[in-house]
Amino acid sequence: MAEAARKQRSAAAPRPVRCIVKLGGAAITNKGELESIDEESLRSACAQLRRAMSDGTSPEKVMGMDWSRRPGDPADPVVDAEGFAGMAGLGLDSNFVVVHGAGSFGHFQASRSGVHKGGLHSTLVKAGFVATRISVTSLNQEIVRALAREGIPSVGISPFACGWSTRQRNVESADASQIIESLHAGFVPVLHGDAVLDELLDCTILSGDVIIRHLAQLLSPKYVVFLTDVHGVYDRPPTDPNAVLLKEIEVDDNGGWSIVKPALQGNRNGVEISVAAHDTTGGMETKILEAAAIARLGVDVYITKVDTEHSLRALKGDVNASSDDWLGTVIRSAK
Ligand SMILES: Nc1ncnc2c1ncn2[C@@H]1O[C@H](COP(=O)(O)OP(=O)(O)OP(=O)(O)O)[C@@H](O)[C@H]1O
Ligand SMILES: C=C(C)CCOP(=O)(O)O
Repeated sequence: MAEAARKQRSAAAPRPVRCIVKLGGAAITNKGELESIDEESLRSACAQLRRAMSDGTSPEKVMGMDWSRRPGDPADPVVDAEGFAGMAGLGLDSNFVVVHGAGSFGHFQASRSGVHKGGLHSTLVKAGFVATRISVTSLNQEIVRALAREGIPSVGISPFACGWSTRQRNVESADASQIIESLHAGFVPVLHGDAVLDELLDCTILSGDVIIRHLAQLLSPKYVVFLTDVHGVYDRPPTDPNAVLLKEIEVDDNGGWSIVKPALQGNRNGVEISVAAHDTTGGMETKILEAAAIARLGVDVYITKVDTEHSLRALKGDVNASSDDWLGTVIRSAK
């Protein structure tokens, strides 16, 4: 592509993004088992994404786009090249951005070496940085392949490799031109939480939740979905049998928030949170803070459980927080 045309396209406002979705590490990996993918949840999330993207003209047959041989496959993959050639289009409104977390990939390497706290002069931190990136980029590859098997034209994009960096853990520089170019070209960018360089700390871990807030500011999606391993935000850790699911949270202009549904005894607004010891990015606490910042932009946020009817509704943007059969948390602006 000619350089001038490329620059012009980067500068032009992209087609409005429909949805930015986080495939939470807790949702698509087995968090207690090192580098283990929850294949069933990942397959379901990809199939639901395809259904949410379908524009009603999708062909019955999914044109798989993962043409690599998998370990243990007896033969080369069969590629239906003629089937592709005869297709008018994919039948998908693929104007989505996918960001995934690390789950049982990355967090272990990062917490073991302290990458999130910085200090690249230490050999352990340097080694941990490399190990963390190997781990999260290999997960990224598997997620891109799972989406490709569903016929979703996905491309992996690594924040570190695109030069994203932080200052005291806040995003400092984040070149989104590759993401915007990819969307223009009809691809679904698939980013991930990553180890990055930090101006003050040398290095740190950039959470997928923080990436999503940054992208929401830049791309103004219609809605944002966080898929995780619990139904949404509870008033206390969901392992507590008395935990209550908070179905609707309103955020005001100053970032203050109030629980709209259900009405809690004593008008309580606090949420108790527990975070796993090896989690380097703050777990549910970070998610709630980032979700509130996104809601302040006027973008509705849905947090719900992967592989449920509720996750499909969220991905389609078809959520009614006041309906009793919705299980999830809606975080929205009070305005
Ligand atoms: N008050 C709370 N409400 C909801 N979940 C909570 C709460 N406190 C703790 N949690 C825990 O938060 C976890 C989900 O947050 P987590 O950050 O692990 O999700 P994720 O985004 O799917 O994973 P990752 O950060 O690896 O990408 C759940 O497993 C849940 O047990
Ligand atoms: C490299 C790591 C550990 C990325 C963490 O991203 P998150 O799971 O979205 O918080």
